[in-house]
Amino acid sequence: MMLTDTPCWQRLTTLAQSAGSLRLVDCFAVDPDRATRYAVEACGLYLDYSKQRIDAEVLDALLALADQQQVAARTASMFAGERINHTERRAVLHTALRAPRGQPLLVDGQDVNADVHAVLDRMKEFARRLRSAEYRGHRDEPFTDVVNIGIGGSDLGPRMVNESLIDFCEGPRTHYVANVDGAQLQSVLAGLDPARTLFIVTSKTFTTQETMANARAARQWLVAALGEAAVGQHFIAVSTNADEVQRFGIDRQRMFEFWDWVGGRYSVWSAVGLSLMIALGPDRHGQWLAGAHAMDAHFRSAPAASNLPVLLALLAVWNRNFLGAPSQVVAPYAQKLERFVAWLQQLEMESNGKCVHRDGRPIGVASTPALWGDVGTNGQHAFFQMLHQGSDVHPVDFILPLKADHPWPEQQNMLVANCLAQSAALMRGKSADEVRAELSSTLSGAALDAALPHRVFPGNRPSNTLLLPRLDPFHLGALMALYEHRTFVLSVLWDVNAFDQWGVELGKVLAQTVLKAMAGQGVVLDSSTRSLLNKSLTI
Ligand SMILES: O=P(O)(O)OC[C@H]1O[C@](O)(CO)[C@@H](O)[C@@H]1O
Repeated sequence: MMLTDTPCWQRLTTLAQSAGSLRLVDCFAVDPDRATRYAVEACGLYLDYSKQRIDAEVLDALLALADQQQVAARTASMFAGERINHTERRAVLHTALRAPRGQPLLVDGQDVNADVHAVLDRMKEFARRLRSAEYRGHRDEPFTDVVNIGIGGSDLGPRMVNESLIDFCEGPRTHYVANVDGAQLQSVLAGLDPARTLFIVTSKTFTTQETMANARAARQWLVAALGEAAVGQHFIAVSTNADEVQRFGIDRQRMFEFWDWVGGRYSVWSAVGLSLMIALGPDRHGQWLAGAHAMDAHFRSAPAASNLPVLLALLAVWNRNFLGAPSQVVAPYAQKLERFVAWLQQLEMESNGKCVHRDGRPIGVASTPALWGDVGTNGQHAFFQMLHQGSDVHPVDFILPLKADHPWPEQQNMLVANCLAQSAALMRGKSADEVRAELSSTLSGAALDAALPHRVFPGNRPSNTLLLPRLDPFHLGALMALYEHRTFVLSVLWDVNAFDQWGVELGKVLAQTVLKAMAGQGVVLDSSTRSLLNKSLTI
């Protein structure tokens, strides 16, 4: 049966027809408890979803959709280590990476929990030795700088967490190089002393073109300064592919492993987070894992109606599939969360940017929308104009840590006020009557009529607001796990496989073809690509 023909989808389609007339301001006027009725708290995170265009009937129908699509059963399958990534025949167990020691979980007869903690123990010991300068460089100097070389999930997660928790970091400085544009490696290396620099080459496959090219260039830079013998102490690998690591010239003993049941975009919790462990230290790294684990426990056990990830996913489907939202905006009101949206883009769009069901049939409804955004208040002075008065309605997730870690309470008050004001403005809008009353002292007649439409805000634009007590390791861990599970629930509601990414392969193959063409090998290219290549070769 097509998803659109299922009883719950049909019911929601009917409800959406009347949702057009639902005005949020009226909902608040008739229901003084709406703000608390549509709010839920878990792991210290408070979600207010009262500014979504829903009523009790819509919420019931959405919860019925979660039932129909078997969200609870599919969640249990994921946590149990079933091979739910069926196109790659893999289990999906990033949740096991943050489970406390002593909770055995067998996959193919192997206790995943024991494996995870064995690697965590090695990471802790290595971080301790590096931070205490017991582990030193080739010239017996302590390491002052750590460079993580990786891309996609091998970069976005650790970099984002590192920047978000910079106030909690101490010890060696950490740097991240992802782009194959050599300008990035160049600018990172420019400030570094080879004798005090450790490289962590992070790649699940250890075959990713960009990462390997950057790793080779970094190796040359190091060898030029310290000689070939220095590579052993100055290069560490994080990977699932021990053979390729060895082929690159990094001894297996200097490799931190993870497993094929960890997807790249979910891998920050594994040894991929080694740079974080070094920056944060094992204790704070442990608090961050604990925050994620707390959210895992909430997600597994809370009823759908009070389950944060389930609610976020249901609201996203309502906005996308029934109210026609073309995109999802995320606006963290915290400068340190500047990279949160980039991390979330890979998580959501690489996971759910699919157009076929798990069984290969076309899904026949819109799947994940473009997800974008920027930190507040910066976004207010850039793209918020469109959110308020543009022709499309883009739902917004506002994320606001309440306690500041800087000494300027006035600025924090302004940040909070702006965040709350934006969601209120999107909801309320500004009517023609209000604009008329405002302008009538300065304008009248035709001039007033001409000015009026430009100043009206349609309002009724939906948003969620997520409050965190503070941007600290525990709450960041919980926030990230919340969005990971939101992504998973969305995949269950749309019945797509969130854990493969075949859509990235074709471009990788064609890049190799173009490289061959650049090297003068006879390969067939379409005429546009050929002529662009010819142009680029003349520079
Ligand atoms: O860790 P690897 O194997 O270098 O892959 C990096 C990234 O490339 C992708 O496979 C997409 O190209 C991502 O899923 C992954 O996070």
